[in-house]
Amino acid sequence: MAQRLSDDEVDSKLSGGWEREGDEIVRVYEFDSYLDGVEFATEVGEVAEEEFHHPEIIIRYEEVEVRLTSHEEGGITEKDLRLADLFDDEF
Ligand SMILES: C[C@H](O)[C@H](O)[C@H]1CNC2=NC(N)=NC(=O)C2=N1
Repeated sequence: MAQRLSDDEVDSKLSGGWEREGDEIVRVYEFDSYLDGVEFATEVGEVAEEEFHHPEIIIRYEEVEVRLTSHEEGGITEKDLRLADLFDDEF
């Protein structure tokens, strides 16, 4: 079971573009079109399902906001950081 990370641990390990907001990590990805964002959100969803660790995804015009936390651990774990990197690989 992944352990909840401290705020300092998260802040030191976060990949570029990601920020910590309380018990979540968040990144806003920007796109040239709405449908490019929709396609990316689908790819994120497929990775999440493969990893069985699911983000909150908000699709807006030309941007997609992705939020991750480990609900069971009540905060941010290595699983969230790993998924963030996997999502970045789809971008
Ligand atoms: C039972 C529990 O819902 C599952 O183990 C998974 C499903 N997807 C999940 N996704 C996220 N982000 N956090 C979880 O704790 C989580 N738990």
